[in-house]
Amino acid sequence: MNETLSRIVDSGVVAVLRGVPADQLIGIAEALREGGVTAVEITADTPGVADLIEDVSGSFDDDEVVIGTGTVLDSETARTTLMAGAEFVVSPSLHEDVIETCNRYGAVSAPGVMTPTEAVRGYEAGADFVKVFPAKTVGPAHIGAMKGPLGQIPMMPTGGVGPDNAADFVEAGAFAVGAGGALVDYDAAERGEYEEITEAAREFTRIVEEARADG
Ligand SMILES: O=C(O)C(=O)C[C@H](O)[C@H](O)COP(=O)(O)O
Repeated sequence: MNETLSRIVDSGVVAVLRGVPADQLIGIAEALREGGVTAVEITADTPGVADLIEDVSGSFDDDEVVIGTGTVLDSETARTTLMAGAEFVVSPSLHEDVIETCNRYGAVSAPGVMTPTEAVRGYEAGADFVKVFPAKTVGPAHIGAMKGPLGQIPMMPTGGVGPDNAADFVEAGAFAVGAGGALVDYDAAERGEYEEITEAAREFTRIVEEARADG
């Protein structure tokens, strides 16, 4: 398995940082790592995303945290952020040019999909896994039903995933989950209470690990 993908598997949870303030980024990434979340995605709509990725990549050893770009809608954004140090690229939608660009530079790519047809199309185009988005509206049963005929395609539900439903998604066949709002409390970071983020990360990874052991 590709090393970046195996590190995402190890983390079990990909933290989605949307609009993270530059002065909180390293503290949040460190707090997440402390709690066992070692895969972090900074969304491309975050101001200065390439600089943030460069900053966070330079602040950790290669094996400590794996950094990706989220909400990538075009190959230009994929390339720019890969050059800044991103190791994986996630989209809310399916863009074959983004997958092609990632493969050109040896990076992991994950298109957003909702249907079996989109999942197969993304995988055939060379994606490493698919992000089932938005996950909450379809729920864990949708992942289970898709994994029936498409067991070979690794699926990561994202969008509305929290401690209340993460175990159900993993038991339905998800290899990892993505989470933003339910995992990263920017207000806590603003108050300097980074241990709250570590606690949330610890709880999330515990839930995923237990669900894997049960599944
Ligand atoms: O556009 C993307 O690449 C995304 O990742 C979409 C959402 O920001 C995530 O799905 C996080 O959603 P919440 O966990 O519900 O906060």
